[in-house]
Amino acid sequence: MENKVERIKNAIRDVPDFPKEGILFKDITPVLQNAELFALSVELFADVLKNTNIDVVAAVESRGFIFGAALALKLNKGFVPIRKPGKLPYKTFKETYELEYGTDALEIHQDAVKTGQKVVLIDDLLATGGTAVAAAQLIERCGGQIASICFLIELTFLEGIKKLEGYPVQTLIKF
Ligand SMILES: O=P(O)(O)OC[C@H]1O[C@H](OP(=O)(O)OP(=O)(O)O)[C@H](O)[C@@H]1O
Ligand SMILES: Nc1ncnc2[nH]cnc12
Repeated sequence: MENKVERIKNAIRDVPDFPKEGILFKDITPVLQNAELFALSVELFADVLKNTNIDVVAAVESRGFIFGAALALKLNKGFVPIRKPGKLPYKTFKETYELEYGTDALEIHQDAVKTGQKVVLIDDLLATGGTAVAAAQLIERCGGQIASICFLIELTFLEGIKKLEGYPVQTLIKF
């Protein structure tokens, strides 16, 4: 497990001043373009969730979809997309939130999660935590229970984990 984490961590590329001056962007594309590392990262998610009872996997557009959809297939679960506004065609719930580099909003289909379903929420990265809180609230508004919130990367200095107090959170790679 340690070795897997280190191998993926070493492949994540730092891009200074993207998308704004002062932001050190953690670029996961080198992980994705390497078949072995991409598979390892999905395995890491599956490893930390092996004792968690899950009905469905949810993930946040757009980088979260990459890992969330792959994990859903691996676990043989359905997939729920949480999207940026105006993208989902049916009736939605909406939550607005703040980002490390701006504000945004997310939507979920009102019937995406059934009452009482246990949902694992996946995203690539935890920064300030605003995205994850909004996504978790959307799942709860549908009647779902958060079984776990999992991130490939946590930017610990931003302390986003504090916003997620009360939720079971697992982060695989810390910077
Ligand atoms: O913890 P937070 O401060 O809320 O930030 C984390 C979010 O920011 C990034 O997404 P972004 O909104 O940049 O969208 P993208 O996945 O479409 O690139 C990342 O993929 C997380 O979803
Ligand atoms: N520093 C960062 N790198 C990559 N994605 C991010 N999302 C929010 N902050 C980020």
